[in-house]
Amino acid sequence: MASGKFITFEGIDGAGKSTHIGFVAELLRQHGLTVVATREPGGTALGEALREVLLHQKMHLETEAMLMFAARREHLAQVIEPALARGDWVISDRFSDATFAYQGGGRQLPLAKLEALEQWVHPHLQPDLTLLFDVPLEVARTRLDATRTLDKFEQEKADFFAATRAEYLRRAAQFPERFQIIDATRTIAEIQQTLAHIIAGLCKADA
Ligand SMILES: Nc1ncnc2c1ncn2[C@@H]1O[C@H](COP(=O)(O)OP(=O)(O)OP(=O)(O)O)[C@@H](O)[C@H]1O
Ligand SMILES: Cc1cn([C@H]2C[C@H](O)[C@@H](COP(=O)(O)O)O2)c(=O)[nH]c1=O
Repeated sequence: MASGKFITFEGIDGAGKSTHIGFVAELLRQHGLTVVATREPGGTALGEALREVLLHQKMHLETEAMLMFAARREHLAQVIEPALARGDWVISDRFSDATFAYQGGGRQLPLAKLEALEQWVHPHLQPDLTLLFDVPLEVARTRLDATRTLDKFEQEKADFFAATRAEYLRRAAQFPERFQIIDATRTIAEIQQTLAHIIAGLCKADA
């Protein structure tokens, strides 16, 4: 049986990535694929408990980075790896690129420490496709302010998000074989057209 593919959605808070998870899941199902849609931090009972803590409690930066990877270890063991082994496709709202962007870029934790954790937690697995929803900070901020009570990360200042976005873009340049940058300033319909094109290409390459 062919093993499934692993697609991740990334971007600064408010870029609009979560809006498109259901759309991409449905596109994949239309191609006859079984899809597991999940998120980080989260995706398991333990991961969701860690998410509550991570999104609402202050903590040492290294504690934050290690808890992100601890939640990820459980997520991989319980959800992602079994699904891929069954031949299902996994789409995750964030994965390790978020730790590099937020804890590495935004909070300036040395990237070598994150690379060590990544080597420990998933030495042999990387996403097949990472969709990076990219928008200027002001656009993301306006979208967030319009809709919700802000969590610990969403309350960070512009400098934090500028550094987070810059690290995402740096990683996209470093790993061009798996990153696709989506101009997320466009309308939802325009973005969905682009996503449909990318997913059709991926399914065709897999056939
Ligand atoms: N292309 C778009 N144009 C206008 N508004 C959008 C667009 N995409 C998403 N939105 C709106 O912006 C808000 C944030 O979107 P969404 O929750 O998808 O962002 P996100 O990147 O997943 O944020 P977070 O990571 O903080 O959850 C929502 O109210 C959503 O309806
Ligand atoms: C996986 C991961 C996430 N974060 C941050 C990024 C967001 O602010 C929240 C998750 O909330 P979302 O609305 O579901 O996007 O957590 C992080 O800092 N580091 C990570 O590794």
